[in-house]
Amino acid sequence: MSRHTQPCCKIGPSILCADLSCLAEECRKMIHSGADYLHLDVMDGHFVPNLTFGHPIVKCLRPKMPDVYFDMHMMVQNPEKWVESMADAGANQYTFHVEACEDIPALCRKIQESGMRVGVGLKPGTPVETILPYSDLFDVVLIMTVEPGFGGQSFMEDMMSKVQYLRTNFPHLDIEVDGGIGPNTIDIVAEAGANMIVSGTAITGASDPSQVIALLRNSVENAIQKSQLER
Ligand SMILES: O=C(CO)[C@@H](O)[C@H](O)COP(=O)(O)O
Ligand SMILES: [Fe+2]
Repeated sequence: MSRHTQPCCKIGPSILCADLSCLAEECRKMIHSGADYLHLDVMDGHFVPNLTFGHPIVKCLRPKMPDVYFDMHMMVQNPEKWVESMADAGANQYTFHVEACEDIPALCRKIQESGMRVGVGLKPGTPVETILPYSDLFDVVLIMTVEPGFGGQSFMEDMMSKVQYLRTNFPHLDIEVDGGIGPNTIDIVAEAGANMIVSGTAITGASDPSQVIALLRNSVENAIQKSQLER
């Protein structure tokens, strides 16, 4: 994935609610079901009231799937602390939350210098204007459509104004959405202009994940095609 090219549809399952005792198997299942990348949720028990895993797990996972794109969703305080470890573990994208960061441009540069794509995440209460001064420094904006911390929550439709604003003003930006996205909500995020779709329970809890991934992709690709025709 290159910086600010025409965005295409990418579906990234979150494995947060999968069976983490067989993580590699669950990840492989997602890729074999048609996923474009894996969204790995890192939680530290401080930035969010939940705990998951860190770079040692990512490092173990990497050799088992050398070509898979790992999108690290860093729901942690002091996100600058883990950049080198995550790069060393084999992460491809490092998405930090601006609410947890004191120096956004410095952290963006640090991530880029370590060879990862730069993602900036916004909690539902954080206005999109917060990141506008740094638009040259990031590759992806992650719009949270739930309060970060847990899978299986309800989608917040009022976050779509942020997605619409970004798509209008940054037509070539990768816009990622995360939280409560599945067959019932995908058309709304696709219409708004998101192109990187994180979906957790809707995919990992489905009897046929490939069917759900195909449905999500279909909705986003149709919306992209429609918007191109309208230009
Ligand atoms: O970052 C988070 C939650 O904080 C997400 O990645 C969720 O894990 C997505 O799960 P669903 O809302 O799709 O079930
Ligand atoms: Fe996430």
